[in-house]
Amino acid sequence: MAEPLITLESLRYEAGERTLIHDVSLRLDAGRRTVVLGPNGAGKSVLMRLMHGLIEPTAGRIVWNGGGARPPQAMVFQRPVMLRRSVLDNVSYALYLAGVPAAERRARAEAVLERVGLSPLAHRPARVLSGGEQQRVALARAWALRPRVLFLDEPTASLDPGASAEVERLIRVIADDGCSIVMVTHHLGQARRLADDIVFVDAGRITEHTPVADFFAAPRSEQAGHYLRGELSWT
Ligand SMILES: Nc1ncnc2c1ncn2[C@@H]1O[C@H](COP(=O)(O)OP(=O)(O)OP(=O)(O)O)[C@@H](O)[C@H]1O
Repeated sequence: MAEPLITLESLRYEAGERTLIHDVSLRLDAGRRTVVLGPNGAGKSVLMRLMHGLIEPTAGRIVWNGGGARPPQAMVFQRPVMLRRSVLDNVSYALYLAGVPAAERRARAEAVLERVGLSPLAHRPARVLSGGEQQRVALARAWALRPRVLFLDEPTASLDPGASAEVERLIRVIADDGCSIVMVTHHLGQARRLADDIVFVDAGRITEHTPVADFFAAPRSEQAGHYLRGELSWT
């Protein structure tokens, strides 16, 4: 039996006069890689920020693990924010913020950089790295927190194909370590390669939640069909 990771119950989010998320219900199971697709402005980022707890829903609720505590989690954005410090210090600082004792931080930061192949860059200033390298540092920094779920908001949107492939490889390593993944992307090839399930968002509503092969063979919702055919759903 699949274990529930997160359950959204009639989740609504309003900003001023606008309802950005309309009473959305969804259950994601633990250990899955879920890719969130949908047109620009559909509400994908808002949905991710609600799930990660960065913003509070106007109505409805989020249930973790079928009714337990919010598990350790992290989020990585399109453009990583690097501190003006070395790569190693960037990771160590995240551990400091997470309350990891000083004696453990360095070894844990070094170990995670080793696992993602970034040890040679450990003492370089993070801000001078390429965009792709910085994104890998951002993923390592998130993974160092030992999250049970990692939220990724268009993590390869500003990267070239080679750097994107590296980031995808890393996401797979993190997922294989037992971390659930929830990722927004506009790259359909990437969605096909990485996802177990697709959640499709349109105009603040989830129109379907479908296993990846079924989604690409024949999406269930009209909106997703339009999107896959490259039509704009709002024209
Ligand atoms: N705090 C806010 N206040 C008002 N409107 C907001 C706020 N945050 C987002 N929006 C609006 O909500 C809608 C959904 O935004 P969101 O960033 O979630 O879209 P998205 O699906 O991630 O789009 P994209 O693919 O372009 O990144 C947009 O119209 C956006 O302008």
